[in-house]
Amino acid sequence: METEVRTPPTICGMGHRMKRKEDARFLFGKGRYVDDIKLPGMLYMDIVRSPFAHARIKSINAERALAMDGVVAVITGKDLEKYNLHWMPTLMGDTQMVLPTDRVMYQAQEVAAVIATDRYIAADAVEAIEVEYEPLEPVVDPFRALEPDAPVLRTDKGKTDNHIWHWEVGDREATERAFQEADVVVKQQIYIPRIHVASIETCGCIADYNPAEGKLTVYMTTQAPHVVRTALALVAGHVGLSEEKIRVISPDIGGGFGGKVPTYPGYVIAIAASVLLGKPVKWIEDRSENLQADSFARDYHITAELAATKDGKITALRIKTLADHGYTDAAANPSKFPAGLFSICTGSYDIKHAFVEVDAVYTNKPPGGVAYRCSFRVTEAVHAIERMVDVLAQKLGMDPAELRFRNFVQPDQFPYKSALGWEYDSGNYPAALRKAMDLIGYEELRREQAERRARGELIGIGISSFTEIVGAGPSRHFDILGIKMFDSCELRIHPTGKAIARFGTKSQGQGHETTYAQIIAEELGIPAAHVQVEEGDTDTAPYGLGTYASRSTPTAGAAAAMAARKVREKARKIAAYLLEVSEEDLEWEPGVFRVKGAPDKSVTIQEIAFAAYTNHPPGMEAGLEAVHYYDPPNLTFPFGSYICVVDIDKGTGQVKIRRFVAVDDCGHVINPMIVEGQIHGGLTMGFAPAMMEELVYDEEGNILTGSFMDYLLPTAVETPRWETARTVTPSPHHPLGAKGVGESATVGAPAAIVNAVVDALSPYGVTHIDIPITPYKVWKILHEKGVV
Ligand code: PCD
Ligand SMILES: [Cu+]
Repeated sequence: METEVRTPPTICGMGHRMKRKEDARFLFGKGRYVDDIKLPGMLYMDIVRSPFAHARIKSINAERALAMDGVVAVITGKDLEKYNLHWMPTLMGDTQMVLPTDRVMYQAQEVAAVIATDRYIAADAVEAIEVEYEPLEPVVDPFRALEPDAPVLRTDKGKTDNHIWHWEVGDREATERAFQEADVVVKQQIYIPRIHVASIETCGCIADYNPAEGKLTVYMTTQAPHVVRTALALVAGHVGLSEEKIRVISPDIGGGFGGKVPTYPGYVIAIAASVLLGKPVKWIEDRSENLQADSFARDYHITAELAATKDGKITALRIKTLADHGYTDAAANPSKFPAGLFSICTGSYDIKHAFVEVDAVYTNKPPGGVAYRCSFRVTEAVHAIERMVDVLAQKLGMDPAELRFRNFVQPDQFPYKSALGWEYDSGNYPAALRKAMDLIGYEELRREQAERRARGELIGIGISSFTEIVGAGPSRHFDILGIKMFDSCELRIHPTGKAIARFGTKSQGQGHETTYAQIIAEELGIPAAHVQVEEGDTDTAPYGLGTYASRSTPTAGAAAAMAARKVREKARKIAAYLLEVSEEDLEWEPGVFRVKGAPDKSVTIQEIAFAAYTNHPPGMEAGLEAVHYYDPPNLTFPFGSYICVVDIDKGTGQVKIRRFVAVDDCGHVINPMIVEGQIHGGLTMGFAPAMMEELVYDEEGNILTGSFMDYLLPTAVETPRWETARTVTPSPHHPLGAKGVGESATVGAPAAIVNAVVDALSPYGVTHIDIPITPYKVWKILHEKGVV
């Protein structure tokens, strides 16, 4: 099944490969990012950061800095303390320092801020500030953090240990029993390392407080502008910042990937500085600050077990995880889900019994737990289950594809209720895997592998058949700081039949200006080229929760369709009036109402729009517009099957990805070209942590990968050529049958790569390798296992 294309290219509704409207601006260098904005009298901020992972601050001496020409102010925790702004709440109900008054908790933590007339002066003044520290014993290893004699980090909260929370889901006893009765049990430790999103644009803001109006405008790199406005009003209401006086503008954003969901201390300091000084203050992170201090992702230490019958029917899953959260729980999750949606870990398989528990601990590392292209711990879940299925296949001596087919949730089981409580909306897992196998020539590859193995060559084939869970709400389960997770569209049709649509989401490169216009074109027949899309200004956009967790299509995209349908209903009334027939006598085709049986009697949507302002039916309100707040009845569950083929160089341990086939299913597709782009980008962001990315700390808590010299990112040179394909299984509850897709590939790819590498090395007794799979790691294994 393919997405049906119902509109001609002149209208460009769903299914058209429309070029992105926003790209003209980007390609001409006319994008408007926060750092492009310069306001009159603007001051610049730079930040003093801690060299220690754990230390007491004995003194801060800013005298030399303050004496420098152009330095306007130095702000410390003690200054903020006067206004009770030295701490701020995190999304998970923990507390985070804006600036410390007493102790620093990780290397590169903010210690003080300089405000100056020039960015360079600010940087020089940072060097001139003398901070005296008394180093304290750091807690770096999360397992060490739980030992009884480990230093307690959050004494400020009255804590007596470093344990943050315990979370569990599933039936512990039934799972236990299934394990006791199992023919086969496999167990594996899996570490999913700390990584960082590394968007092209770092974080930053301009805080512009206007003392005359008492109004604060913040230009900010945020994925969720409305939430920031409300949160600011809640934490700074006591200093006069009430919500109608706050305007958050998220201009063009150079990549978000989850890293621009949290509120970083730098934003709050810049806002405080602007309010205190009555001038605009700009703060833009540099690359090292972004890498060293911004929210991390992953860092899950997983112990996973599968129970199965000897013919390969999986009967139970058990997972125990230790989550390293850094010094505060600043994860970006919906409030009720401390471990995000990790409980999607039964994956694409019909597993009757499952039990999962996660414990979170404090360490002397930066906080975070953001959803690096993953809707809240789904990558961790997928990696665990997709690795475990291969571990089991290896133990049973069974082909991993065969084992998957035997355990897939079957197409007729949807809506499928998982053992851990989710209701999967739709899926056809066997079809996606079969398609991927056909595309790559699976059976032939296995034959080739056997021959080459006989010659001692290392070739591996890895599969990942993942299920994603994206599109939060529904609001009965999902909220952020108590704000329900719906999303919105406000649609206004102008007299000449053109439109403006505003949304509560915020594109960071995804192409919303194009795809939302296509949705409205699909529903109203107004050409997508005539629909202007706006997001990211809280003074004009309807309230929404923002863009992350691949939620824009499932929520705001649905809202666009619903708002357009409301407009169409009013348009129908106007059409009936204009054609002097009753509404029931009208037929709709995109852009035109026709009289049934008299097809030459018709009015176009443009004529109707004009009439709405010039000749509307007596008794009807003028105008043609609608607002819709869409609260999805369920999440959407996109899925896919990826197959990766690798060749390993025995001499160097270098893994070469020979082929990678990705079959994705996100239901109906709005713009196939954008979806392909999303998959290509997503695969590359799955390849990156699988092969290169990792934030590494030494035992003192010093970051060893604090620059791109050590924190490796793939360039076009290392990135394999992706082969993509699609199946289409519509979501039954989404008005367009669409599911989110932005994160699928990042979630699904790493396991396919690791499974391929392990497959290549399995004849030598290798059952698992933790990511990133560096040449050195492989080289060491080759030597340890006596392969070379
Ligand atoms: N079916 C379908 C689906 C979808 N689509 C398309 O595609 C895109 C995407 O979507 P989605 O899935 O809904 O999502 P969104 O919400 O919009 O977005 C978000 C995502 O997105 C992705 N992608 C991207 N891209 C770019 N360029 N940039 C960026 O930044 C980014 N990021 C990433 C991430 S990470 Mo998170 O935040 O971690 O949570 S989440 C995420 C858009 O445009 C849309 O419209 C279509 O067409 N169809
Ligand atoms: Cu950032």
